[in-house]
Amino acid sequence: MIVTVTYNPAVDQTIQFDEQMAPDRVMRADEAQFDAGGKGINAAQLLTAMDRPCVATGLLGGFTGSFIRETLQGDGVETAFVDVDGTTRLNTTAIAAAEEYKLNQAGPTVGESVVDSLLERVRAQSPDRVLVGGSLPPGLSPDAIDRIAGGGDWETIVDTGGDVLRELDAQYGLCKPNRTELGDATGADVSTVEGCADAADTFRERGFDRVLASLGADGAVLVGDEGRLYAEALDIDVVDTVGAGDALLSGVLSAWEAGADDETALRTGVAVSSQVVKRAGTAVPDLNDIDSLRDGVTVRRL
Ligand SMILES: Nc1ncnc2c1ncn2[C@@H]1O[C@H](COP(=O)(O)OP(=O)(O)OP(=O)(O)O)[C@@H](O)[C@H]1O
Ligand SMILES: O=P(O)(O)OC[C@@]1(O)O[C@H](CO)[C@@H](O)[C@@H]1O
Repeated sequence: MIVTVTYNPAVDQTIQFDEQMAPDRVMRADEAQFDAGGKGINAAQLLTAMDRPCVATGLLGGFTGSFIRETLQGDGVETAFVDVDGTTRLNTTAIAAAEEYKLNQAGPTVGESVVDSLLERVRAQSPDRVLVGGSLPPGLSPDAIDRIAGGGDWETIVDTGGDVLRELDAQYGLCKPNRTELGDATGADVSTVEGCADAADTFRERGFDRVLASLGADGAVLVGDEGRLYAEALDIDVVDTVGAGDALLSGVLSAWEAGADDETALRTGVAVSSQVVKRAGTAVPDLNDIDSLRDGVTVRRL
């Protein structure tokens, strides 16, 4: 089973406008929605919807924290969160005339003792895999993720970016950078798919058994002991891409949990992510067609 750790959850507010953003005037939204978010939480929702045993953990506080807890419980997601004093952040995606603006808060400041409390929650579940997803709130350093990775005999998967990804120091089963994060972390030229696979290969030497690089509309690359695989994205009408990376990763993990090889896992990831980008926000989309979508994903070896 999988435990997800979200150190910095968020209520995702998605607002849609049918005109371009403009300064110095009131913009009135046509549609608005709130979802329980944060990368590990999104993954837990998707894994639960795909019938994979999963428990969502992380840090929650304030009215936004209560919203997330209630939403997950309503969706049948098992939870084991640690309460914090501050208020969980509210992140906003504004979709205006086909442009996407992502506005993420820093999150509440927390003390390092939360890592011990979280490790306790994780150990209590005896998971096979632990996914640590998203940014760190103020007060925590990359050591908070390394400590989860070194805290038990589970395989740790990490989905974080920026300096945090560069500074991780433990042994990981997988990391999932997007193209920008992969380029920033390696300094490599990631303008081509081959360049991304080369960068993923070098990144593996830093302690990651596999690297899953998400390339937006260009698809995804998975590099590991089974080889260098590239999957094209499906041709779909995109509404917003928030949570696309979490969906790709959830599809891959879901397939691995069912015993699939890397190629099938990559196909599944692309299929799940294509369903998520077709709709606004980060709520779980319709996953009934995943098997047929997966069969339509083109994969080649690089
Ligand atoms: N425009 C698109 N068309 C088709 N598929 C897409 C598109 N954008 C994203 N995807 C799918 O979603 C996957 C993940 O996308 P992306 O690389 O944008 O993730 P990300 O940057 O990690 O996203 P986030 O951080 O918001 O979760 C891609 O590998 C692809 O399968
Ligand atoms: O600020 P972070 O932690 O990097 O990303 C947080 C976030 O943007 O990622 C998810 C989509 O992947 C959203 O649910 C959430 O708001």
